[in-house]
Amino acid sequence: MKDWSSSATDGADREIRLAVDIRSAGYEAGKTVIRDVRFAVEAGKLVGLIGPNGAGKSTTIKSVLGLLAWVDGDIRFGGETGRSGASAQPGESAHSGASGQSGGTSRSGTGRYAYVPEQPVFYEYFTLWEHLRLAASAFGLAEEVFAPRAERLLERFRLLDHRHELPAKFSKGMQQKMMLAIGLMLEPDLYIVDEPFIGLDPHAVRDLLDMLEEERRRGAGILMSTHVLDTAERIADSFVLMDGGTVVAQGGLDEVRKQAGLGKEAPLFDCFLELTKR
Ligand SMILES: Nc1ncnc2c1ncn2[C@@H]1O[C@H](COP(=O)(O)OP(=O)(O)OP(=O)(O)O)[C@@H](O)[C@H]1O
Repeated sequence: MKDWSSSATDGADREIRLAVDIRSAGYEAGKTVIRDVRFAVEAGKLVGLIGPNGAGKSTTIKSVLGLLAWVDGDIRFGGETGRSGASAQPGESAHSGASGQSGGTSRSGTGRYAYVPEQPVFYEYFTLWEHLRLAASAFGLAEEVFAPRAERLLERFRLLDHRHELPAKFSKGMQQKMMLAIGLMLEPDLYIVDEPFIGLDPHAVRDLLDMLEEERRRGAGILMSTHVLDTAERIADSFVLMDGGTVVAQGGLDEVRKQAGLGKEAPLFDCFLELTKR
């Protein structure tokens, strides 16, 4: 596997929060859905995972999370906090370490990650606060750490007054903000975030972008799958553009422009269209 520690493009020697080297993966034995997907997420950097519907983004994320039965590849989580695996999604927490997946997968490393799924998932009879407390306890956060962090996040997401209510009665956007608050509360080494912008109002988008920026400054790496290309263009340090189950372009915006054969002013949107032409 490539030595990811030397992959910083600006000359800085950054720590790697996630190194992905998937040779092939799929939902059934012998049926490859994605192949040759290789990228790294460095500390403090945001990587945008983009591509048309059906390109293989979710399949890549599932491979990283250890949720796919057939993966041939290596996934490495890097970080300093010494324990890995967590999910903002109840009942689906992933763990690292050598896995029993078929096809020669290895998942290793000591970094902690939080996965924020696109679709809010919650327990019907738990309040918002109980969800936060449950995630904090699964992650080993002490009450004195968890409570002020959770309050601060709920305040920023304008959910504090709803903390003792059931998320089942929330709007879709409020449920989504709950999932984001859970992930952010954990302060992991790496965030894996699936399409966070759809459904959030402009205030919530602004709040989320500010909070992600703070997390990057703290040193967290972020892998974000999204179709909102204008936002991705503004916030991502680099892109992995997938189509037809594999990577068709990757790197910073200038590199993606070059790979698309477009000029240095071309928006990501145009690069996307050019590189994923049917
Ligand atoms: N549970 C599944 N079982 C079998 N095949 C699946 C399953 N989920 C997705 N696929 C197939 O895997 C391929 C890649 O789908 P994937 O969900 O990874 O795309 P995506 O890039 O996340 O798309 P979108 O932007 O629409 O979310 C598609 O051909 C899809 O039909």
